[in-house]
Amino acid sequence: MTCDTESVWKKVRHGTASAAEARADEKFDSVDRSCATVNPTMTTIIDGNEVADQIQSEVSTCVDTLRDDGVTPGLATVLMSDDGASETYVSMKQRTCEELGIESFHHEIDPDEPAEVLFDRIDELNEDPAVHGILVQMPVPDHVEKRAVLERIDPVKDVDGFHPENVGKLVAGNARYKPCTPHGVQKMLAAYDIETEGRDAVVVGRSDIVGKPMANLFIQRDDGGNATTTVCHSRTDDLAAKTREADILVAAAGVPEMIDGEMVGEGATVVDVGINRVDADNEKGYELVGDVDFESAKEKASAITPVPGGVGPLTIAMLMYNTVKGASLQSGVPVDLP
Ligand SMILES: Nc1nc(=O)c2c([nH]1)NC[C@@H]1CN(c3ccc(C(=O)N[C@@H](CCC(=O)O)C(=O)O)cc3)C=[N+]21
Repeated sequence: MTCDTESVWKKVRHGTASAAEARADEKFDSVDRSCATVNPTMTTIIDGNEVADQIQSEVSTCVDTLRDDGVTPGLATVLMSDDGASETYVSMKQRTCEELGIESFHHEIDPDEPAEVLFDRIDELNEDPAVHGILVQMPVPDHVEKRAVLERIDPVKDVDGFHPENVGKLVAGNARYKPCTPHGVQKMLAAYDIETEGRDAVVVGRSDIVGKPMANLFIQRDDGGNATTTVCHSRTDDLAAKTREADILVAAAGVPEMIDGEMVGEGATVVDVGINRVDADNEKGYELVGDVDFESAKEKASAITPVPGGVGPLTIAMLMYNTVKGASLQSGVPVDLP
């Protein structure tokens, strides 16, 4: 077996190999000189729980700072759904609040109630000085207009960052609240020293809550940004040709295991935002799978996030971060958020 690291670098210098290929190769080279073949065991499995714990401990310090000044950060969650997954996620958010000393106020509204009931509740929470952040768990019932819900929340308390004022500020490069999931992805890449600047980022999915803000963060002139960014979606021709070019591939289409190893370039970082419950023969009756076929993608990737234990925990950590930021903005007590 011969080692072809030198030849890959030559190709990079001549513009015929991507930087990701070279980086992957360099990594193999640093461990094993006989690196002609890809060693799948070299893939870094990104630990979302560990990154989330780190962020939460920093957020917790900020909570202490606020409390020393007489301010207890408060997050209101509103659930208007009977969906089991939504209930699980809301209770996880409440539990994390408790761990960090953030007060949580939970509100449930019967999904058969008219939209006005939800709007009235949002109005009350907008007025409540103990509430610094308001999260209305999505999805809301069909008879409730999602857009109207997002616009009803006071933008200063909109810790999801979904209100058009906050979307505008984000796009303008002056974010108030970065949306939790894409912000979490940035934190995760930073924690693993995965550079975005100058690299090709490909986002699959154009949702308002993940795809669009993720792409916006990737193109900002900022840490975690400066990436050359492509947004793909259900109408994209030859999706695999696009995804294979990615140095950083973010799968956020909401389609179980749609991104397989064939669609991943050698040495890419693969970030799986999908959280899909699929039927399974276990006591829960379901299992969680991402938008990425983990086993085949892992063979190609230099780093990959699992589901569960990947992006999900970061979403919650960044919600706590935004709630503390909200408490600071609304009280005028400064905090030192990471
Ligand atoms: N207004 C609003 N804001 C949201 O942020 C929001 C929302 N609506 N609606 C639903 C989605 C979904 N979401 C998740 C957050 C954490 C995990 C998470 O931590 N998952 C764990 C596993 C959880 C399990 O075991 O079921 C993991 O991936 O390791 C999952 C999903 C936030 N969402």
